[in-house]
Amino acid sequence: MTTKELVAQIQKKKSFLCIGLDVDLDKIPSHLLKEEDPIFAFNKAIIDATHHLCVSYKPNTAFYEAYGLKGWKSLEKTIHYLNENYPEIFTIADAKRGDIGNTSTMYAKAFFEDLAFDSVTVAPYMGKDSVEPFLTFKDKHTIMLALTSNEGAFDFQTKKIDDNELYKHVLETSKSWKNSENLMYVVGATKAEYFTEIRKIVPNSFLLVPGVGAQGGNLQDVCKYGLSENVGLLINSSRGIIYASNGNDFAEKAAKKALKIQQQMKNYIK
Ligand SMILES: O=C(O)c1cc(=O)[nH]c(=O)n1[C@@H]1O[C@H](COP(=O)(O)O)[C@@H](O)[C@H]1O
Repeated sequence: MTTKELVAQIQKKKSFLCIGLDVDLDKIPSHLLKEEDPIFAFNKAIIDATHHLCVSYKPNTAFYEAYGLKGWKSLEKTIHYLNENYPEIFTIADAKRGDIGNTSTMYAKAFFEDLAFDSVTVAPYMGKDSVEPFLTFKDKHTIMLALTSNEGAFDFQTKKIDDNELYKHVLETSKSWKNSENLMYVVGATKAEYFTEIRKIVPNSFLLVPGVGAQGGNLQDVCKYGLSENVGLLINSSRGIIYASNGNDFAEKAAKKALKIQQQMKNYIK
């Protein structure tokens, strides 16, 4: 998917919500456990109930890998279901990959070609040659960690090197990489006070912003400092939406939560 198509979808739906499909069998309604593929059954119901309120879904691969081959099958079924039924949706494989060049190419093939996701999350720690292989894929997007939502972000990311914080070096340096127009960045919603500085370095890039809901991040603050000319934000919530209820009404309750967020978002879209 092109960035232009993503922006058009945001304008049409008046939403920049990304719903995280982080499925935990201990948290889903017990009646689904009788299904042949409980994870897919859960995802399908959530997607069918919420697709008109969001522009993106982000399965975090850890929640699938934890169930072995069966979990990977559920991930495959989920992405195929999205691509076949809701092709306008921007799909994110939250896998946080990145390795030496030839290995990164294989990761990119796994998520962009085999599974046909629109984007994948990567870690920047191994530098340019670990990320550039992802950037060579046309109309695919690489979402690189910049300033993460967790407490550990202060261990390295905000530490200064040559007078500038490490996350600023990550943003600045990555702009010179080949095909850098295919980069987006992760910035945690819990770090709203940093958005002004981040926008000085990447004024128009899309930012994936997790941490609203369960981690306590605030939508208003993120929008106040993080919006760009093209909206430029994908705000993610996982547990705060998908586990709104663990009864028969789980999908309906998830849609209610998503609607509440979309109603706030629409005020920020011109
Ligand atoms: O890359 C991510 O999506 C990510 C980066 C980050 O800094 N913080 C963060 O929470 N995430 C992911 O975003 C999701 C947040 O989930 P909730 O806290 O349940 O909304 C999880 O899948 C996390 O792995």
